[in-house]
Amino acid sequence: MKSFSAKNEQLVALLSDLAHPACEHGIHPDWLSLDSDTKEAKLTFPFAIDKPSLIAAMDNDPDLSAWQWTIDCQIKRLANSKPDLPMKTGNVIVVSSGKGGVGKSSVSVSLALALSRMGARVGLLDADIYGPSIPTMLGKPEHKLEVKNDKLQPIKYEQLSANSIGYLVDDNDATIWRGPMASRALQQLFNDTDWGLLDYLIVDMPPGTGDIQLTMAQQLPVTGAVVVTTPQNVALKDAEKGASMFERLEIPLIGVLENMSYFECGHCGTPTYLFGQGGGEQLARRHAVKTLGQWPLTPEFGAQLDALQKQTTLELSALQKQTAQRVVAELYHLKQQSV
Ligand SMILES: Nc1ncnc2c1ncn2[C@@H]1O[C@H](COP(=O)(O)OP(=O)(O)OP(=O)(O)O)[C@@H](O)[C@H]1O
Repeated sequence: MKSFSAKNEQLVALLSDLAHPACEHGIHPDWLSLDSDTKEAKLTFPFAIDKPSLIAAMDNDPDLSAWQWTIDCQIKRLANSKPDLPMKTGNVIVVSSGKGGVGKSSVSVSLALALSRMGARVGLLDADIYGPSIPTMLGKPEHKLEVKNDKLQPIKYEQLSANSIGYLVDDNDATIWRGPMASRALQQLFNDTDWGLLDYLIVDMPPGTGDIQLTMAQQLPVTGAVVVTTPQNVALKDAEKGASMFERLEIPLIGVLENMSYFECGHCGTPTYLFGQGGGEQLARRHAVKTLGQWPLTPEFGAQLDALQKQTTLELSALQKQTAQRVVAELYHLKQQSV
């Protein structure tokens, strides 16, 4: 393909202005190549990309839609917190919360699935020793782990590979574990699972900021962390500790995700802010990071995850897909800044 820089600049500017989470930090000119004669253009992102929503955004712009677009990605392996470890599991994103019950596991499943449906190779590691809920959420609560060629075989949901600490031990045993036991189990899941080649590994961490969480976060080669909170003061106070923990560990905080932000009336669509408003945004501002999304309290979403074994497909909302897009775009941008 030929490349014409004058056109490039104009298209880069138009693309950078698009209202799409992949474009929030602008488009790098190197991502674009085009052929002015045939009006063909190719855009290659260094992170997973939600093509349908990007094409829909481009279709609204007459100058962009005059071109015939190919959208692609070559997902970049970004530096992690342990430069001495091989990066066989791709970019490791830990999902953490200061307190339990705020929807951390639901967020982990949604992010992993959204990225996997974008075409990325994604693993989901359930490290929540206090309540491993991913087996239930993916509809495989009674599964027995298989070992092939000395490797634990992950369970599959669509193209997503997942493994859970819940498959290694009985829930009741794990809750009385101390730090070293928990991190040994985490190491085993991380190292001995047959993940194959991954672009992203999403890790559902145990809630809290104690010894166990700290040790676990230190053991993994983490690329970035997402902190999940609800808007209540009690949750925000604990989320604050979570954000500070990652800062102390020098693990980049990708942003804050506020879950159960509001309840939307099923009849008129009016949002009701049941637990206060703006807390997640304030937390994000205090730590100079993005608010990755504000997800409503949606009974259907909770019900889907609680009873997935009876369903065939987990439906993700546009908001959830946007958040997943923002997470990977933001992670890439953060890492570029720190180089
Ligand atoms: N936005 C939402 N709307 C409706 N229900 C939700 C939402 N987010 C989570 N839930 C439901 O809330 C419950 C707790 O969610 P989840 O298990 O994801 O939280 P958690 O923070 O991982 O909890 P734990 O710390 O106990 O593991 C689940 O039943 C889940 O289906």
